[in-house]
Amino acid sequence: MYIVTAEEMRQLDRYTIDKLGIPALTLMENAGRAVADEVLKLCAMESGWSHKSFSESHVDSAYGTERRYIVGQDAAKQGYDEGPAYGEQVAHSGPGDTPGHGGVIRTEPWSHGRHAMWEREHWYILVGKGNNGGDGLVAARHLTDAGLRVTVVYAESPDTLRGEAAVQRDTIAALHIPALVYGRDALDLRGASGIVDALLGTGTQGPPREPYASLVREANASGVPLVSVDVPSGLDADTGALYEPCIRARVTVCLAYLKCGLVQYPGAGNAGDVVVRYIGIPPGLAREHGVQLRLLTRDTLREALGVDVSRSRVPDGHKGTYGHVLVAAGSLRMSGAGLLAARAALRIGSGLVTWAVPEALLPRLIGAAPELMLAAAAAGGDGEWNAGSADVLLQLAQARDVLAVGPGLGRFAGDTGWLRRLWEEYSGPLVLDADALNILAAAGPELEAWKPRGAAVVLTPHPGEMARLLGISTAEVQRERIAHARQYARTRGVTLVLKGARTVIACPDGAVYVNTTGHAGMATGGAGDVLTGIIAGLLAQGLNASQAAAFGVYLHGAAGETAARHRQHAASVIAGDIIEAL
Ligand SMILES: NC(=O)C1=CN([C@@H]2O[C@H](COP(=O)(O)OP(=O)(O)OC[C@H]3O[C@@H](n4cnc5c(N)ncnc54)[C@H](O)[C@@H]3O)[C@@H](O)[C@H]2O)[C@H](O)CC1
Ligand SMILES: [K+]
Repeated sequence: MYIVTAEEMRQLDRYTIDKLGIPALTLMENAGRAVADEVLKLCAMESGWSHKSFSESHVDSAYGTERRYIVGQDAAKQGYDEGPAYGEQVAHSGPGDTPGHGGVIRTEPWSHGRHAMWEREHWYILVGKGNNGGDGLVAARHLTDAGLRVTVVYAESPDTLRGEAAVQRDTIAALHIPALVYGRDALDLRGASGIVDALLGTGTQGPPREPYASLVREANASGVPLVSVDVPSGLDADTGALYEPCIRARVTVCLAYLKCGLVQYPGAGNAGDVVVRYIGIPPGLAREHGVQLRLLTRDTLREALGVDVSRSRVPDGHKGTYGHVLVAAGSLRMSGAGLLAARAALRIGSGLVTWAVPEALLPRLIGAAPELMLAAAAAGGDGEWNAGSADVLLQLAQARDVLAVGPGLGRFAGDTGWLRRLWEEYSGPLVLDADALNILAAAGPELEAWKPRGAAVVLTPHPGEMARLLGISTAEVQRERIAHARQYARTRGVTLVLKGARTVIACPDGAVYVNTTGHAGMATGGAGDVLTGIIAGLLAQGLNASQAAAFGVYLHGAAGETAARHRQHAASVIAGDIIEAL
């Protein structure tokens, strides 16, 4: 599923209208109809009438606090059941239930007049003066037709509406759908059953100005469910930053393609459940226009990245078939970090894993994980890494398929030159995490002189490490995670995994993926070390860097979800649980 910026959406919109000849009014009609549809689903769910058509396609929520469903063009493949449960099955057209004799006649809310259930609902539709407002007016019409009580609230004088939105305004008037103007007429949103937020969409520039700001505050204070059209009003659709104020939606009905701001925090937190609805813009258009940002789903893994998500193994495979990982990680006080990375590399299916540690630690680690091979790498008695270990590591690495460096490594004299040798002299794929990233950051401009690598590099920074790599603050990284990750991966020719809620995977060719698996319970010591081991293990099994990074992040999050179910609470998940759940 593609994710677009406001500008990309405008281009695709314009192309659809100007080049494909699909009228803007048609798109607006489909958009408003989709919004009305989702409002009815929400009403049905809130009243407990039927859950059948409201199955959550993406994740189940047993493990945590976040309930979300993201559906769209690949919804059917994700098992989303778009049944007619909030309509009615009225009759059989054939003689009884006998198979092969006629079929069932089903209706939807719009085809059988007013339904008692909907008449109890009173929804307010908050309408801005742009096309987002136009979508809201179409929804107002369809909800009226379905039998709901609807009141349109114009943020500004209806005379300010233009183009297709003005057409909708006139239709609303012709149908005598009740409408009032904010600031002119009395309004109390607290009595509503729900509110549609069609104030500001992708045309938003900066924080909501008056009267929009006051309306947003009143809607948030009303305590009733809010359904946002396209994006919550007050959200930066490109970055996910929240302006003051910003709508806190229960559901966001996102039109045509996912918007960047809905998949990154803090925006994702205000969007509620996000439903992506088709409005007539061809799904393939984003790819044809060079959009390179996607949501990381099983379909994306299979179709965009060519990953065998079943992780099938050849029947006559042997341990050599599945690769040999060398993990250089762990020191006296942080040996656990190395153990977690090495065990994760095994659990993800590597044929063999060798864990290289400072020599003094080795006797104490014998038997810690009998499946691992141990190697002494840094001579000297203190259990710390030293620059002299590069020769031994390079020798060990020669016979291994991938080298993962960093978890629990610590810093030591000469570490920049040490990492540079691994970077330049090891010819296989390299995964750098934790202190290895801090060494890179400390190298600064000197990095430019390092020989370009023939084989892949995967970097897995958390936002603090990313900030050090870029020489900016963590807050700045978080404000534009996608842009920073993409820029770094492109200019440095590496695959970059920017960790944190909704991890971003950026590839050297500009492709970027946003993960949705995982939960806040995975913010626990060692979880990152596990990810390093997973990605290294997948590289050893022959996946390329983009595949290993994306699939690794996806599986890591999914395993975290499984672990939370086993523990019965997300907060109790520890890193070792994630390994066991793989
Ligand atoms: N995806 C599609 O192809 C379709 C999208 N539709 C909907 O159209 C909006 C985008 O519409 P647009 O008219 O470009 O912008 P907005 O409705 O978001 O409103 C902009 C409107 O508001 C003023 N404004 C901008 N920023 C502010 C602010 N901070 N405070 C107050 N006022 C502001 C600005 O001057 C404009 O007049 C998209 O989101 C979809 O909902 C189509 O309907 C169907 C096709
Ligand atoms: K909106």
